[in-house]
Amino acid sequence: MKTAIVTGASSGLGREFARQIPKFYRSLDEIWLIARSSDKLEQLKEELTKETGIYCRIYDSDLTRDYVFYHLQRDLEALRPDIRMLVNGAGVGCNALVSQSSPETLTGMIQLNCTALTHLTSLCLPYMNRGSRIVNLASAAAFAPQPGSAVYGATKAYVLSFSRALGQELADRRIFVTAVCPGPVETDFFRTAGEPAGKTRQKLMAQPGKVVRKALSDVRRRRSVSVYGAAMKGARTAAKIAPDRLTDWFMNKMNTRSLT
Ligand SMILES: NC(=O)C1=CN([C@@H]2O[C@H](COP(=O)(O)OP(=O)(O)OC[C@H]3O[C@@H](n4cnc5c(N)ncnc54)[C@H](OP(=O)(O)O)[C@@H]3O)[C@@H](O)[C@H]2O)C=CC1
Ligand SMILES: CC(=O)[C@H](N)C(=O)O
Repeated sequence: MKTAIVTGASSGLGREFARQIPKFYRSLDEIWLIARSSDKLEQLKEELTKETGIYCRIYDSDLTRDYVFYHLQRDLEALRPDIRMLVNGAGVGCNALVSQSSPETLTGMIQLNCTALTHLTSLCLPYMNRGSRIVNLASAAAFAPQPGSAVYGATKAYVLSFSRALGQELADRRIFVTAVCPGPVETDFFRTAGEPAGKTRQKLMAQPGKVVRKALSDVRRRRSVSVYGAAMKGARTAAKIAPDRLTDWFMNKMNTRSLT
């Protein structure tokens, strides 16, 4: 049973992946959709069933709780799917200074963006085969420290580093890993993160459909990192060559203006 698994499928980039994956894999049998909002997942299931005929299995669960992993493990053991693609799309941010954030908010971000992503990847690996893909939503925020959303930036640096290393570990099995690193994308992200995107981000804002199309094209090419747009490609290069002190100063100027 050829299967794709998508977390964060109720909204934004995750939902867009669920919509575009059937064009990438034309012979999929099932898509497993994971997020908390059951109503939005049901809507997506209806849409995908109508348009593609693919069976959608819904897990309306909080990935920061353990039970979803027991539930998934049970289904993986019982159904033994051939997981062709895992998209770790669920993630949250928090635009606030560390000193003004609660410990629960900060550790909750790590729990979802890093721990859950790692847990699900590890659970799925035994069911992945030659040619399977792992797609992890990192961010351009992974390229440099992010004063003003320090923990978010650090979680994304984790995702980028983890993805690149895992890609090397899995090369012999011909399983390919891509870290997707967009700049700002027009989704619910900024509303959930507690602050609207500022002027610079508004100017750079990309559409989720285009970001996912580019990501899937990079996945097809087995690229380890997918960066959407010239501005973010430039940002990546700049972060690699600029001295740390300059990068940190610049990121602080850009990110914390409205927070302090
Ligand atoms: N938008 C942007 O500018 C950028 C986003 N990204 C990354 O892309 C990923 C997707 O973000 P995006 O689509 O923009 O944001 P959205 O807010 O639109 O989507 C976030 C998704 O994560 C799910 N989610 C949140 N918390 C949990 C939880 N505890 N358990 C299960 N699912 C959860 C949400 O579903 P529900 O609420 O139903 O649980 C939703 O489906 C994130 O990892 C983000 O960091 C990277 C770069 C840029
Ligand atoms: C929300 C993001 O991850 C984005 N790269 C940004 O920093 O705006």
